[in-house]
Amino acid sequence: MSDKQDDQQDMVEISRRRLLGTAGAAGAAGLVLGAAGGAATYAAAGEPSGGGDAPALATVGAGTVPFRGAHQAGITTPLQARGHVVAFDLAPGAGRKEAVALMRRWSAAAELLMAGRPVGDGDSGVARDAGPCSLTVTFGFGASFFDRTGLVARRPAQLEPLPAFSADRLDARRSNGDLWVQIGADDALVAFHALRVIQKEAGAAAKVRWQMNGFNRSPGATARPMTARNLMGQVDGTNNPKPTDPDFDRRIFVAAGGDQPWMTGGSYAVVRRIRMLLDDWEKLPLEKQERVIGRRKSDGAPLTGGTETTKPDLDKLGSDGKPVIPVDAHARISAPEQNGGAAMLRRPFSFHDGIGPDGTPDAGLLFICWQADPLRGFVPVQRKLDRGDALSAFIRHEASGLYAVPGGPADGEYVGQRLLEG
Ligand SMILES: C=CC1=C(C)c2cc3[nH]c(cc4nc(cc5[nH]c(cc1n2)c(C)c5CCC(=O)O)C(CCC(=O)O)=C4C)c(C)c3C=C
Ligand SMILES: [Fe+2]
Repeated sequence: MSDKQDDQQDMVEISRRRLLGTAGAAGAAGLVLGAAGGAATYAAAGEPSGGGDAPALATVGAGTVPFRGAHQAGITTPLQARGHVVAFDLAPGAGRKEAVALMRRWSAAAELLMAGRPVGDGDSGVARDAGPCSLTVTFGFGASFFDRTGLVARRPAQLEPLPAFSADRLDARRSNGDLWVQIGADDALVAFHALRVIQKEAGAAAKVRWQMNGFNRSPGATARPMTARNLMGQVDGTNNPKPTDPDFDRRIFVAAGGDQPWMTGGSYAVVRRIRMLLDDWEKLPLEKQERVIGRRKSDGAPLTGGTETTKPDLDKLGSDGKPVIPVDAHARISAPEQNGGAAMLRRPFSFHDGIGPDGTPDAGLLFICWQADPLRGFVPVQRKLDRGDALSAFIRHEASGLYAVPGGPADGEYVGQRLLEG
């Protein structure tokens, strides 16, 4: 290793230990604040590591998320600038033995990658010179995995297929899959490198079924920590459950004592590729756009007034006698109080896959949400949205997946070991 590489490795290690200390004190979940949390991590990781001010790019590079813990990384981790999601199907003839070896290989690779280290002698070097950049690699199992591995008795009831919704326009080839991997990082090369490693490590055991790419705002892009915006220009993520909420863990993570003990500390990910009909949306005057959501576009404040964090007054009537937040406003219909308390942690990436022959962008939201039980999270809310959401005219659900994401690995464990060997 050159002196420069040594110095960089030292910087990464020091920042990593400092960040782990912070995470340990606050609890891993304490790091999540949507985009605002991204900036918090940025600042925490950016403390001078060798004295003096570290350059901005090095601070992004130094952000590290622990691989091991009660929960997998990439759930309560602040939104990252770049994301890849990829589903695999086990190869014909591959079963539980091959799945065990695969999860061992993937876990070992993910731990190295997330620490900013190369994987094996043949590492391509794509991420060389960069730090870990808050890389996370998160693994999940689809319902079909349990058939393929003879583990049907351990398939959680929560993996029952999602109901069909009237507005679904789903492409089966880009939906579901035996295994699902979510990769996020604050650098595109680091994220791509991780995706290549995961694909290569799959070897002959599993083949890519579908793969999607996404992005969010880069850490440090705003003058102060702010909630992210989506490709419609809305502030998106405001009313996410907060790790400081007393019922956060209960809503997002599977509690101990359930009928599938291997899922303790795990969560269920619902993934939807939602195309935005941006040409139609952008023609809509601002005032109408705001009524579709029920919040101001400029700062995300509810139409009933205040700031972004003010609670919407769903009962308030305007001078015309009608609710100020319309009855079909997206934020009204999706609110927990309108859905028997159903809540989820939304942690999306935007996507843009080019411009079609008709000139319309193939762009939208890789909507990823996390919950302890989809029947008390995504399903009731989407049922309600499906019936009367003003946003429906401007979006199209094109692909769907539901995955059981086990808890984080303890020391010496690989992800999913309690399922595969328990
Ligand atoms: C079934 C769940 C949901 C889907 C699908 C969904 C799609 C979707 N949402 C936006 C934009 C916004 N959503 C907002 C709030 C919001 N959305 C959901 C659920 C789904 N959204 C929930 C549970 C909430 C929170 C409701 C509340 O508690 O008030 C907002 C408002 C700001 C915020 O709180 O985040 C926006 C904006 C898009 C563009 C979209 C599909 C492309
Ligand atoms: Fe929403």
